[in-house]
Amino acid sequence: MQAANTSLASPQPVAALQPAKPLVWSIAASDSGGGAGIQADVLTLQDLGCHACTAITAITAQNSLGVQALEPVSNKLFQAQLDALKSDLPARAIKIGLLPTAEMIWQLADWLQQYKQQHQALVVADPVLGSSSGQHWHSEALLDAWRALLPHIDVLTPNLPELGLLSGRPTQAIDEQVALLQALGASAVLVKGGHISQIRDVTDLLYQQDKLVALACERLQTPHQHGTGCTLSSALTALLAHGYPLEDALVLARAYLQAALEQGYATGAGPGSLAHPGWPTSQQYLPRISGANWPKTPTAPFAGISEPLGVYPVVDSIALLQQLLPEQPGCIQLRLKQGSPADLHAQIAEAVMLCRRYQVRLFINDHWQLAIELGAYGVHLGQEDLALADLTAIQQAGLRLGISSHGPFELARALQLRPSYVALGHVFPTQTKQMPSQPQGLKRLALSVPLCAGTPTVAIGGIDQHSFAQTCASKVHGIAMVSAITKATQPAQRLRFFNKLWEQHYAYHR
Ligand SMILES: Cc1ncc(COP(=O)(O)OP(=O)(O)O)c(N)n1
Ligand SMILES: Cc1nc(C(=O)O)sc1CCOP(=O)(O)O
Repeated sequence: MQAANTSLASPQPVAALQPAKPLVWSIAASDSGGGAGIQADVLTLQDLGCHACTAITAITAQNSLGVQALEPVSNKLFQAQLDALKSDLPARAIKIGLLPTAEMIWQLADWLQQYKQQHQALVVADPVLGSSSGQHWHSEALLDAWRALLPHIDVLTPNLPELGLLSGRPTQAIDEQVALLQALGASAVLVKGGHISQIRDVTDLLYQQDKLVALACERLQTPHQHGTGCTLSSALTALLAHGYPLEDALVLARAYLQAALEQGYATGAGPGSLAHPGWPTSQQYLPRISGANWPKTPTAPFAGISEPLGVYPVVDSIALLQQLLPEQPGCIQLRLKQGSPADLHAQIAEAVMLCRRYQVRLFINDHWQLAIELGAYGVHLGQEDLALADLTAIQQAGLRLGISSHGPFELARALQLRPSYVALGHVFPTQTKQMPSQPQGLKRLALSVPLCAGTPTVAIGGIDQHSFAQTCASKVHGIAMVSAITKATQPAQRLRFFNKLWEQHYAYHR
């Protein structure tokens, strides 16, 4: 007999399709009040462009005033949810929240161990051991089970009380408690600072192996904070699922949380819920970052740049500078990677003299002392160069400062220093330099530009005649190029071509 409906008889092989959005699972409990748990996770994951799948661990009866009841789902139903997702909707990243029983945590540890052998998925776990309204649901058995889960977790996000419970040493220093969890197999640990209420800022501490960075945001005086931990951890999971490296994902997640808190709203008679404010686009929400080897911000901003930087050739010789200056680039950079002190002095002195003659703004890469001494227009420094430079001397000499960045974390750090411009790189793969990071692509470039509002931006890395127009469309203030100009058979002619393109596109995209 013939099948009546052929599409039903032979379904498409779904696994062969690439999902349009990253699939992210939330393994957490339902909050009937809609402010935390699975409900906060789904709203956050969707707000940040992911498809949210869920495995519900427990159902709570709660409202804005507190939790009235909590009942775990059966281990069988929990398993069935995980297996259903695994067979058809594999996760790019997984967020774990409230796990109500020790037995369920052991079950999840076994399940995750197998899952991670077959699939690449990052796991973020927010160890919910109590509610903001005062209830707690932890026992020694449950804490032991959480400790056994640690090796399967890529990022653990405890607040201070949760860290104390998990470490079992709440009176020890935070570093020591984190070390205890790392000895049990935890990888990255984000210790959230929200519970230290007497301090003006909320400072979160990210521990990765031997590296510690602190991210501080202003403490917002809002009662509407129900679901803060769930929102931060699910935002972090969403951004990891989009492929951002951990520090970048955290900076964006923290900015998301800050906006979510600022726009929080009342629901019932108790603390209200967080908003879901969309992709972070505003500099005001970015955290202030500190850590080893990071310079202090000079007391005043660096000198500003009024005219757009435009087409920005980066050259390594006076000969190229001489060829290009008659074409009047928006600015130019001399990037000398070798030479004796006398040689560098002579070349930079000549570059300053030539650029003055042609009235082109000259940036000097790395050699900031010579740039000050010889009166260049500005200096360009990479992030690792900043700790070695005297930023106050550059600022007080009136030189402009451009800083490299390669993602939201470096961008937030660079913006803290109030530079004259930030470089956003590398947009495309480049042959000119070995890059430790991945190319950002046009989409991330376009998402970074609004975060810099008020600070000019320069795109760099792999930009050529094929990608120039699309790069302009991201509304950057300048486009830096090395090989597309310097390796052209006629560099001056190629620059003339880019200058014309810039004029067309810059006028169009403003
Ligand atoms: C405009 C612009 N952007 C980025 C860089 C790279 O500078 P840096 O990170 O210091 O790396 P090196 O140039 O030293 O390899 C740049 N030079 N110009
Ligand atoms: C020097 C440099 N810095 C980069 C950064 O991303 O910081 S990319 C880069 C090389 C740019 O060369 P090209 O235009 O030939 O790709």
